[in-house]
Amino acid sequence: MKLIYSTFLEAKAHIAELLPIDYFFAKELIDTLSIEQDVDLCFHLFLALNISLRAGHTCLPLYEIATTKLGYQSDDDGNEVTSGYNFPDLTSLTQFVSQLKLDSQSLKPVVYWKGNLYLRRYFKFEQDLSIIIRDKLALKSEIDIALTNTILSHLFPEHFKGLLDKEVDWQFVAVANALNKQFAVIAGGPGTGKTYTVTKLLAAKIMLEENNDSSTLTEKPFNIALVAPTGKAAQRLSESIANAITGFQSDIDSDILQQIPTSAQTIHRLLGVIHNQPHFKHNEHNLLPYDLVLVDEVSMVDLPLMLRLLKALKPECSVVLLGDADQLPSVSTGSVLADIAPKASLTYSRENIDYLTRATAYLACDLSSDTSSQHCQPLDYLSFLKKSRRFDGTGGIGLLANAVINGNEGDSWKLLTQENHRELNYVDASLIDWLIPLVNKYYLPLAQTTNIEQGFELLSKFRVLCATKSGEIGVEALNNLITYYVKSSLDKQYLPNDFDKRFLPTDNLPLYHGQPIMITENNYQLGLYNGDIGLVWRSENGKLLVYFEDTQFSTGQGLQFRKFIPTRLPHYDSVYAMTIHKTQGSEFEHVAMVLPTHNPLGDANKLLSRELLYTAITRAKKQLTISSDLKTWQAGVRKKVNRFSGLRLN
Ligand SMILES: Nc1ncnc2c1ncn2[C@@H]1O[C@H](COP(=O)(O)OP(=O)(O)OP(=O)(O)O)[C@@H](O)[C@H]1O
Repeated sequence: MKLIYSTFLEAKAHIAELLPIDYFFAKELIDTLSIEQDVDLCFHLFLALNISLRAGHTCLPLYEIATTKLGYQSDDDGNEVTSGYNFPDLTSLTQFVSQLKLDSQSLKPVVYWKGNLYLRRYFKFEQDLSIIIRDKLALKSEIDIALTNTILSHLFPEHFKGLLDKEVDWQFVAVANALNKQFAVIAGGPGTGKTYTVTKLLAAKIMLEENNDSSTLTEKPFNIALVAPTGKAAQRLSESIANAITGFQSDIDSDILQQIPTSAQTIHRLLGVIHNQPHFKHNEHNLLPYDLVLVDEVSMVDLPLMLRLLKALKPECSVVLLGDADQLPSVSTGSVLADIAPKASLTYSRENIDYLTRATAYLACDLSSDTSSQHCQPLDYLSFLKKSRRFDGTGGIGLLANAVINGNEGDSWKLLTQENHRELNYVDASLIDWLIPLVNKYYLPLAQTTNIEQGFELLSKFRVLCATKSGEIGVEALNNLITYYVKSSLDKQYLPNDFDKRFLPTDNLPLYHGQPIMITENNYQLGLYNGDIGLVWRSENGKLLVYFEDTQFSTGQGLQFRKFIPTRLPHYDSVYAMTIHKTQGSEFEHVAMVLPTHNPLGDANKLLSRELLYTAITRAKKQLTISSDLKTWQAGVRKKVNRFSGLRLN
């Protein structure tokens, strides 16, 4: 077998953005599969497959590459930089791949299935996950409608007193819909009441269980676990559930509310990380003891982790997933939430509609009003919440988020730059001119308080968000700039108005009281993980320590902290600015999003997408400041993240 390229460098000269891993992966597969014919086509197919996996897709659909030029690149004047490789049309590609006999039974390292090319490992992840979910969906317990009505009337009394709004209350429907299922997804944008709704669902499940004879006999408590993909998201889930419980105290029996846990943990912690091992303590051979597991911020959960979690649960354990499918998909492989909660598909089976009409007393026509999607397969486990309880529909943040996620370049730009929405602030000035006043307002006071609880409260008020880590408008540069400015201000050193220390490393600057830092690598011994945020704080004996909120023990007992000597910490950086990816699962009162200047070939610009902008916009609760030029904004809103996957549950 002879390859078209004899070295990686030769391949790279033809295929833009090729990495050594793509080249050696494809070469290895050609050898393993003993490909003798059409070696060039096969080699480029495997290159494309690895490039696709690197981008977070779980597979490579052949229709995506048919008649395209893999790795072609031209410069600004249209001159060819790399010639690329021409893939044939779909029919020829399909014929070629079919004769390789890569079917799922063949045990070859590559699988061809329903038009998609997979690495066997990812094919298996998708298949195993869909089998577990389908098994849960098939476990339908015969539900007692009279009991369901009693429970729902307790939780939603207004709907049973003839005060029914004309409009369907989708929170009510979501609770009813998840109540008779072992697997449910409640999807919705920020502030649509997902946590509020799921707290009622947990109460309903507990009430249902208490009325179940067999459980009363054994008096076994209904064991619920609350999890989220990151420590911050787990902390927010704990707080939101605790708030919801407080709000329900006059409506729901206290013995029911007491059974709802208020302390969430990360999925990793639930599964039990084993130091230096890729496996978790809990798996299919050592199942977790829960009756219900609630997972929040599911858009951030990658395919392998979701599978590991579901594999570690008892077959009869209920799973409820919450999330916003419009947000960025996981940083790793897959887009589980977007795959199983496609917006276009809100239709229910006749059987489910029948159940819902009996459970809620709504009319079937109200529950299946989404006639535009009649051609879609029903997804009974799915509920969508659309009405934002946080943004009233007239506030700038909600309007902008909607315009962006719907791809309205013009409307969103107009909203931002021309209409005077009190929550939105478009800045056209130089970075220093608009950023430093915000640093003075939000970050300097951090160094002026001595109360650590107040310190963390101040820190949650504001964050600068960037698209990338590196570059002129990247996290590293802005963190350096702000760190130098804050340190100089605290030391009362004069800085000229046009100072710009963006590219000076801050490693040599001593730490100072009130400096926020983020851990950038996992340290299992210390229990500190990539993304954990701490505050450098002067302790009572005058020494600088770094404080982290203890999310495990904070709820209900006031904030608790873990303290570390700075020299013991794993690698960390300042965290005045963060990438948008890293802020998923967090919210701030005021967010300043700084986008890079327009450059179609720049790394930062390539990362931009409407999901990235939407995620950044929806991190802001009250105020949003945006610095961007028109072309960058338009390019971002135009581009939609499309993760290829074969995960379908209908
Ligand atoms: N039906 C309702 N009636 C009154 N208040 C509600 C209702 N639904 C939600 N809320 C309130 O709206 C706010 C947002 O709700 P919640 O936190 O449940 O939304 P969410 O979708 O989980 O938000 P996010 O995930 O973006 O934090 C909360 O203060 C909650 O108490």
